[in-house]
Amino acid sequence: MKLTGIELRRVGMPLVAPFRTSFGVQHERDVLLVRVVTDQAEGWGECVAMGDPLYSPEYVDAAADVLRRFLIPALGDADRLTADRVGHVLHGFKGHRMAKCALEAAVLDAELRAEGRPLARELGAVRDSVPCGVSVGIMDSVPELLDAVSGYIDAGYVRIKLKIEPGWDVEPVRAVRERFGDELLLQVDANTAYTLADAGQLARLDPFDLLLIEQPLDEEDVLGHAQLAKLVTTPICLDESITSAATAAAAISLGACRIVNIKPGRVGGYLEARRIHDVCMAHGIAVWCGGMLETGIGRAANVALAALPGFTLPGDTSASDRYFSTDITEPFVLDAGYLTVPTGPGLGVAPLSDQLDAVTTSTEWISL
Ligand SMILES: O=C(O)CCC(=O)N[C@@H](C(=O)O)c1ccccc1
Repeated sequence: MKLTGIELRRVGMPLVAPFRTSFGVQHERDVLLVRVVTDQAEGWGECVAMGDPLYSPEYVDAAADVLRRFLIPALGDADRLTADRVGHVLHGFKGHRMAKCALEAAVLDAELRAEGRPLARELGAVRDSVPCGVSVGIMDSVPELLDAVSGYIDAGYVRIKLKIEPGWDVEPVRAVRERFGDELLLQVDANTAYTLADAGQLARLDPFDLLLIEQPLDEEDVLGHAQLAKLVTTPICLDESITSAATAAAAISLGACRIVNIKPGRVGGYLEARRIHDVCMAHGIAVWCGGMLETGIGRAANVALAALPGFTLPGDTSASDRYFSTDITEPFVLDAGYLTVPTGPGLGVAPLSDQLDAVTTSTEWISL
């Protein structure tokens, strides 16, 4: 397969409602899409970097820059490029995992489309559909939260994730438990908002039988999570801390987590995501697929990944309408709490040109 050129396309996708986390409020997604054109097919990848470096050091303008100046030229210089070599070719460039993921995913999509192979099969999927959880932001009041959770349960979501932060943790969790009962699969996500000094407050969540507490401490505080794990009974899940199979193995060995949220963009691509899945399975650590408010392009790839055997917990693989009134692909629609794994070649979906053009804010063609 010979690369002939790559398109960097920015799209502006308004959210159906503001999405508040411990690090800020999202009103829209400024998404960078990568389209790889080869002599045999073309492929798409989605960069999940946010507009600001608040979730991770990456942000979308930096991703576009590093792709344009470093990552894409490096691919252009490579001989006989295949998707499984992209990570190796880009390894010399430090960080920028979300940018690398988008590029590798687009090459992988093109390669699989040319060969007529679905991404799910390439990754080792064992399921035809995946159970879907939903992430619920921080709200202005508990009644507003309960209304939102009620709507998602009515929509069929099989698991509820509540964003928490100091001052919005025990009360909303208690209210959701009391309203919706003990059977509801419920977890929380702090996005690094606490410190080890908050262990007593976090331990007050233990009576609510949560599936997990996600990333309570700073992403670099792996030892702190290992100490916290001795002070609370709710399983610790890591997100921001896990950037590779190596860091996953280290965190597990240190006892810093019992569950891992796998996000391909955070770890540099779907092939590294599969390696993390394999490491976690070997250690008996459950994994689930996180989300970054992806369009149908990233969503399709995440649903394929979530179908691997070690993904034993519902992920943040929500329907398209959780975030967008109109997606740029055929929408992902929940069916009894599940999303169907795409079966077409590559991603199995592609942008719908009218929808894509309607939200495109810029395009840039880079010849190779
Ligand atoms: O369903 C989704 O796609 C979003 C799931 C979610 O809560 N993502 C969180 C997270 O920290 O995992 C996030 C939101 C916005 C930006 C970065 C991360």
